[in-house]
Amino acid sequence: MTAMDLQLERIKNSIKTIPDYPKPGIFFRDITSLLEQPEAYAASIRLLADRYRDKGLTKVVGTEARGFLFGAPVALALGLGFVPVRKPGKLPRETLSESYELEYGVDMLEIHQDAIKPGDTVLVVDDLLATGGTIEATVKLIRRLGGEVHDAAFVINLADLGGEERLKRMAVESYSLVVFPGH
Ligand SMILES: O=P(O)(O)OC[C@H]1O[C@H](OP(=O)(O)OP(=O)(O)O)[C@H](O)[C@@H]1O
Ligand SMILES: Nc1ncnc2[nH]cnc12
Repeated sequence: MTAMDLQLERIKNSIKTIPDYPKPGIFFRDITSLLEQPEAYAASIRLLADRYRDKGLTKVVGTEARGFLFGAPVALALGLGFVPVRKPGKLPRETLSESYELEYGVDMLEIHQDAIKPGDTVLVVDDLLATGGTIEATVKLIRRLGGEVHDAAFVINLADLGGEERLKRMAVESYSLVVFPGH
């Protein structure tokens, strides 16, 4: 086993699974247990930042709320600005909005219009990829502002919920540290 495999195993083992939350049939992959273990949390940030160092990126975008917990530290580790994509009504300047579907609901996301400039090369970070709806809406917001999405990076990919394929259809490469079955 390589040092990286060991770190990935530590990350995977730190994530608790809660059956039937928030609805029957959902296996909730809880990253709060990862956050409580500083070695696992630090390893997740280090592995994501190392992968995207020296790639010509200019911004990191993270989605509310759990995407902030990984996107902002990755941005700092890379020496880049962090741009939050938020739920409606939270951002004070001019915003753009996109609606999207969740594994268990519908919601809307917003970004500050002046946060991404044409020519920006952006890494999108979120804790988890499920159906890909959140990241599709985020990618649309970045592209509407003239930014190029280099990659979308996740701590967790819930395989077989279609997220990876959805991103591929949008011509976005994705990368995840750990994979769990969708259900
Ligand atoms: O790939 P998808 O099917 O879109 O699902 C994944 C998204 O769902 C969760 O966020 P949620 O909207 O529950 O909000 P939170 O981060 O505020 O808990 C998670 O943090 C991802 O952002
Ligand atoms: N199964 C799941 N576990 C944790 N967060 C999620 N977001 C969407 N689906 C999820």
